[in-house]
Amino acid sequence: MTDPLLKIENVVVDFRTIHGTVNAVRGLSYEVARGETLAVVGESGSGKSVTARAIMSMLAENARVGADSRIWFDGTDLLELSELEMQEIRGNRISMIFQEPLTSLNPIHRVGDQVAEIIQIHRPMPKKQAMAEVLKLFQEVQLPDPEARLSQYPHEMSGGQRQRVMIAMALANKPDLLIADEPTTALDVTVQAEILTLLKDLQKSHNMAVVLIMNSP
Ligand SMILES: Nc1ncnc2c1ncn2[C@@H]1O[C@H](COP(=O)(O)OP(=O)(O)OP(=O)(O)O)[C@@H](O)[C@H]1O
Repeated sequence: MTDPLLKIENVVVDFRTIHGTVNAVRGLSYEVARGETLAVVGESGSGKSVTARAIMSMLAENARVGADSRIWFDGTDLLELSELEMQEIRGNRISMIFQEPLTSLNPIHRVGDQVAEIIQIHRPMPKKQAMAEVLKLFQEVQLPDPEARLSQYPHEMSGGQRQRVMIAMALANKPDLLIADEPTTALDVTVQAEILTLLKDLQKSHNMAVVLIMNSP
């Protein structure tokens, strides 16, 4: 058996609030191998998103991760890394997409520029070259009329199209792991099915591991 790409062990996350301590995650463990999908299904409030944010080291200031918790990614415990070291991994080797793409996209910048910027942060290159990569990504995520989309703003697109832009952004640096946190919750049912099919196809073509977080009905 090959080693898992991601293995979380005994993840505990508490939040300190003015009303006391909130025990959001209590000893969660799971693992996912390269190229595999793991579906994490649970009720609203059960700690699915908090766990994903713990993996990405994107927890709120008032969060505390348990001293015995471990988040192994490709053999490294991410909880041991500095913020600078995490920046090398976040958006590069591990990407995340969220349920509401509108809140993740900057409303005042063209979507093409936003995806190009993500590429350039991790792989410095001229803007023109980055935009050519963005166009390829927009084609890959099957955005209709991809060339014209480059210069559009988020509000000029439908919810499903915006989620495709977020997926393009997440794929931009060819991550080993994609965490999709309820990626279809904010979308119409038919669009939900299209996005899930797209994620499945991309997972195969990129040989990515995917953690798919879904709410249980
Ligand atoms: N910054 C915070 N301060 C205090 N409590 C928080 C904070 N962030 C999250 N929580 C709490 O942690 C718990 C788990 O939240 P989380 O968002 O992970 O649930 P979830 O399973 O992803 O739910 P949903 O499916 O509704 O997104 C909730 O009770 C939430 O209120």
